Amino acid sequence: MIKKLRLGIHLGIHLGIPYVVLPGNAGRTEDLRKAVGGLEKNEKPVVAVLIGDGSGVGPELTAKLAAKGILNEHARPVVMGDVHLWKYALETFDLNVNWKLFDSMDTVDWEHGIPVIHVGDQDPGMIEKGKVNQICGKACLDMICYAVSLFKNGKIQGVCYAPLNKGAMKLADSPAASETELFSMLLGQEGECGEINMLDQVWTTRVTSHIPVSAISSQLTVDGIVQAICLADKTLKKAGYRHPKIGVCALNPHAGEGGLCGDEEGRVISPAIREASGRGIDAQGPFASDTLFKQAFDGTYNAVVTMYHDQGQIALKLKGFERGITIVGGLNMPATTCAHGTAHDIAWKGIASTQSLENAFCMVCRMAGESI
Ligand SMILES: NC(=O)C1=CN([C@@H]2O[C@H](COP(=O)(O)OP(=O)(O)OC[C@H]3O[C@@H](n4cnc5c(N)ncnc54)[C@H](O)[C@@H]3O)[C@@H](O)[C@H]2O)C=CC1
Ligand SMILES: NCC(=O)COP(=O)(O)O
Repeated sequence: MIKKLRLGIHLGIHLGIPYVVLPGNAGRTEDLRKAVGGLEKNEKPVVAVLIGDGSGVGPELTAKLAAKGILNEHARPVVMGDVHLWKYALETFDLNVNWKLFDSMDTVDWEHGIPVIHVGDQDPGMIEKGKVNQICGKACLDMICYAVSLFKNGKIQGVCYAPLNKGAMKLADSPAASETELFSMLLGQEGECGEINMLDQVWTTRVTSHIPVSAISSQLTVDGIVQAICLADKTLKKAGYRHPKIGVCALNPHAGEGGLCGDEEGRVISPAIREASGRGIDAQGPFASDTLFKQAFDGTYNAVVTMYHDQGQIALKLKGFERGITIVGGLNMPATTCAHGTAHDIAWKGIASTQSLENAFCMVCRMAGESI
């Protein structure tokens, strides 16, 4: 509680509001970095950093954040991934990082640099860079399972993962459509859970996520929409917003124009908004999604509930591709990642931006620090 208060005071002074964790431009890199700064070494959360799918940009980004000192600055980080791939990334990009290999979390210390634990085989000589492949998919599943088991045993307080590839994890027989569902499944989580995408001060939750566009309409239900609204409300309240304002997207052009182009607004979206309002949530809509994001970025709404993946991601990625953060929302385990994916077209070329993963890392440190 004292530590929680300390962090709260730190943020409160910075943002001018007592014990408010994430208002204003909280998703901006400089604000995130300030917010997680100032803790003594032994107060920093222990955060697992998964190097991600080795065919993509994950190992490069993780190694570069370590070399820039970002990982140590905000947490007691433990890098998890294939140790040969980790070394290969450091050598390939000529990075100077103090690190030490440990067998398990039980022996880890931070006296000799960043601890690294070998998890998930991705031998650089075996994997095909820039290609979806099963070896990397299997390694990512192993990293996720290991990190979740550590969290359940109280050894870590949060997880930040470099990009994973859902296609590769499927090739490796993942039991879930995406890592979001996998985390939830492994944690035995109940209640609303789903991907939250965040850029600057705007948060989004989704009613549907990784499904074919042709299936969206049939999967929109009053319950599903209410859950996405509740997840937005709960997450923002947890983050310190006392009265989050939530805008809900329509599905159809011009919000259906009174049934002229689509009936989902009247049939499921409006009833869900009424249901959420009845529960005391400040949810409004359905609004045409081509203008709702403009209002959210202007400050009218703190969160936007989208009906499907691209409805939100196109807006956020266009506005700030390099800065976006993804939070695995609704879990009892703080978990974040960058907004972008494995970027196979630029993998191992040394040109990937580290910004989004840095933001995601700062965010998880902040979330994990609060839970200590
Ligand atoms: N954090 C995560 O684990 C995420 C994983 N994914 C997964 O990644 C895979 C590929 O996803 P895509 O949608 O094709 O998109 P992508 O984000 O991997 O790539 C889209 C475009 O953005 C560029 N790009 C991506 N990251 C960049 C960076 N750091 N710096 C500069 N340019 C960058 C790429 O070069 C490419 O042209 C999929 O399997 C997807 O499921 C997608 C988003 C997030
Ligand atoms: N769990 C992260 C994730 O799935 C990222 O992909 P996207 O849904 O943001 O494309």
